[in-house]
Amino acid sequence: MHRGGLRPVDAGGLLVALHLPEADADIVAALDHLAGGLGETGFVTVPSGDGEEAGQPQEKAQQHQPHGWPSRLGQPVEEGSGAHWWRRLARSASRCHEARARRRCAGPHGIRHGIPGPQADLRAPRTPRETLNTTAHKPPPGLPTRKAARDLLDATLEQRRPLEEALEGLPKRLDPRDRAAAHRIAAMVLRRLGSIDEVLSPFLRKEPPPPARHALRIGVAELLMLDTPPHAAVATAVALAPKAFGGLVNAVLRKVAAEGLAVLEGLDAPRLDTPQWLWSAWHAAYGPAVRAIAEAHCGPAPLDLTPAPGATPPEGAEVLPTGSWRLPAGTRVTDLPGFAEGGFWVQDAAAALPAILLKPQPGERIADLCAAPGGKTAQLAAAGAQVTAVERDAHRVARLRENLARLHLEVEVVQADAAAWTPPEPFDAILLDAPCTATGTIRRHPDVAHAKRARDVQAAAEAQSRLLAAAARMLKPGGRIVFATCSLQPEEGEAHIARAASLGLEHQPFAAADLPGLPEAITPGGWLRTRPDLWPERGGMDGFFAARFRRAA
Ligand SMILES: C[S@@+](CC[C@H](N)C(=O)[O-])C[C@H]1O[C@@H](n2cnc3c(N)ncnc32)[C@H](O)[C@@H]1O
Repeated sequence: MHRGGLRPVDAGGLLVALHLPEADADIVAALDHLAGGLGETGFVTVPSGDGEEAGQPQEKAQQHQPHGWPSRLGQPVEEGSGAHWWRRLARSASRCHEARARRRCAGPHGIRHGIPGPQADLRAPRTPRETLNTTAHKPPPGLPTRKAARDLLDATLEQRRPLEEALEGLPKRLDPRDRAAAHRIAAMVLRRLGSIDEVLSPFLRKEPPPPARHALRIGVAELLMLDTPPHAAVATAVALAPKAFGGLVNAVLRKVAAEGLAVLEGLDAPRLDTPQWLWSAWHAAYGPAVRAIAEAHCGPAPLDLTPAPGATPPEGAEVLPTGSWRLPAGTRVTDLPGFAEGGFWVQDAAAALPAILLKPQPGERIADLCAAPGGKTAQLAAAGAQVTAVERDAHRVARLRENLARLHLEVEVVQADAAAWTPPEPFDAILLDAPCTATGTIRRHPDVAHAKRARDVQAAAEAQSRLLAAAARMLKPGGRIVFATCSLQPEEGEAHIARAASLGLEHQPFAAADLPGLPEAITPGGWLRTRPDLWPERGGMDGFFAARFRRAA
């Protein structure tokens, strides 16, 4: 019997099996942790007195040994052939276990089979000495990217902050490529969260704390969805996890690497990746099309641009029938020729439609209420209208001004609450792109699916009603309003049509001819309704609602 109550079954070469006299899960967890820190040291733990596993270490170890590792189980422990370091392992495990017990640290998380740690590249190990030399804890390459991705998940899922805001909060020193890669990883986790957690669930007996859960999620996304080489995905996830959970993450992800794809392929991904309340609401509103909507959220959205008048599309851009330019997902807008000169701006193809439907005329006085970052303001100004852009948020006002400056557009910008602001004189027309739950933008902002709750819809609808009432007061008699939201929830769209009459607004239905590039988006009732499953062969579009009203004379 050795210190820590651990008895070696085999310590020859590099594969170590420890036969525990009792099924002490804390020791198992401590060993898992230790193996994470030991780099290329692999081990298998087999508790005795634990049902079928007792007395069958060799069979169990073979079942769980990392691919390509020779099994040395059953051979006698030989001094000088690696025995010294299993003793070290046992002593450290024991110390670790005692310290954990004293501190009452997070307990075990059920995984009993350790595999190579953060420095492992999954090659067969070399000599024992060489193995020990790899314990210098050199962080694996790519760790800053994964740390940033984990911070993004923490911000969005734990603190419920918008992903865009969390991206802005990443350290300024982070390389732009690392930032983009972190964004891509976090967005994939958010997009496929339900599926990822389902893949993980058979391998977890207890809920790990959020930092370990996020490391696992990142690992699964990289292994199964982002084509990261398995050794890099596992090593970085292990290094990312809190130390006490390195072994757990290591073991689980090795399982996922071996079996996860088959599990993933058997899942109903659209259903799992859509929060239940959204699925039910969309099913009530759109019937069986809910599945196509959810499927459209599974992948990243293309980059859509709205051109300045007379601009030429960049190479590789598809010119959409509504006039937007479309480039593949992942295209960096700042790399495109013409960006700095103001030849175009980023705007989803659907987001460009409300301003088109307002039909701005040169010289008309038009208010753009709730204006930042300014996509619709730019459309109105580029059409020659005299635009007043109203935005409440100071930070977003700054962004609006920056964008307008790059596009060389003259606009009056007012920082104010549009629900309370009174213009010096009434407007000819108003575009009200009201704040909403943004459930139409989930393919671009996958955090929205997790940040919003059913109760947010009603609150957003009430705020929209107040803004619509205020907008009606800002109009000349006979003036027109286009009211829009980027929500798929009917409470934030269609429901406003019935209420508008009480505000002195007449609904003026659109005709299909008002939108020759996308007539199918004009409903029989005469309002605009786009959904992510529209234009599937082209890459879809955001979900938008828009309706036109006229102020009674
Ligand atoms: C959907 S975004 C607008 C997008 C913008 N129209 C565009 O096309 O780029 C909503 C904007 O409304 C602003 N906002 C929210 N409530 C507001 C209010 N009461 N008055 C003015 N702006 C408001 C938000 O800060 C946000 O910038």
